[in-house]
Amino acid sequence: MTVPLRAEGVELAHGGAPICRDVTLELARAEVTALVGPNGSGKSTLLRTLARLHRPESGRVLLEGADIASYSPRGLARNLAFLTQTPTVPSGITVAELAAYGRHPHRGLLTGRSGSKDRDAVAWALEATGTGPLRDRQIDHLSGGERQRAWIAMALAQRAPVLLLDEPTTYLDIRYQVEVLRLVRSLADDHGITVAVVLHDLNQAAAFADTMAVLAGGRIIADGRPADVLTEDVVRTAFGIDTTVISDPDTGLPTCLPYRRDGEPAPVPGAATGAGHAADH
Ligand SMILES: Nc1ncnc2c1ncn2[C@@H]1O[C@H](COP(=O)(O)OP(=O)(O)OP(=O)(O)O)[C@@H](O)[C@H]1O
Repeated sequence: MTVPLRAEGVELAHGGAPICRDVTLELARAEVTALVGPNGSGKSTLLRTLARLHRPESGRVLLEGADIASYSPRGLARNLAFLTQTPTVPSGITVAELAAYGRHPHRGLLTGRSGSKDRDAVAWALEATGTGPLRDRQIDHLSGGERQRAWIAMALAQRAPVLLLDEPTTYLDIRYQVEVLRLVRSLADDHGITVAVVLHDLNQAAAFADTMAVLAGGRIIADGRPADVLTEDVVRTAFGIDTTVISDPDTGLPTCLPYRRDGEPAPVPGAATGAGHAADH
């Protein structure tokens, strides 16, 4: 079966300065792939490369098996939607109007008019993102979480089977982060969309993604199911800190415990902490 999106031996640079090399990454169909890694490791550049917004030095990106360079702009937009990290908020436009922007690649070349397919796609995008009740609200009057969902509605209205999201949870409080991540999960589970998402929170990535890819030191150092990827070794190699990674007893998902004031890894909850411990009871 063809992989929806695949970077193959990609080498990335900005202005001649190398960022990463020999990156091979596959997005599995109707799954969520989280791209994580330290600041400046190249996550956004890689995501932009997958969206054909950055040209690799070498290697190639295949969209449904065809070189992404061979797609027309409209053909690309019908197959792949990309939401940048901090989209600029156009002043005065409503949620429904923003979502309708996502229909541009589908409009008639000559008339540019919207038809019933466009209206259906916008209605579906509002429904899928839970932004229907907000449809007539102005974007710049929304909360961060509502606004992020409205942007995702715009990307969804494009009706592209592949969606790339660059840090969609940035600046959101924990409730809205969870709201957006649940939405991302449902896009894959309920709508069959293939999603790649850049995230900073390793535990959120492990909880919501099917696959985690860790970009660090100019290459992908780990790529696979969260339980295999989110390990103390990988976190140490990628971020240079010692942590404790435990397995959630209910879900089996890994959780990284990074915080301790003295710099020591956090103790495993419930585990004996030393010889003197038992004598305390
Ligand atoms: N337009 C640009 N011109 C020159 N250098 C750039 C440009 N964009 C990014 N870089 C550099 O490329 C490297 C990778 O940047 P990128 O934004 O891809 O990393 P990132 O992993 O997404 O970072 P962060 O987690 O901080 O968002 C960084 O060193 C950055 O300074």
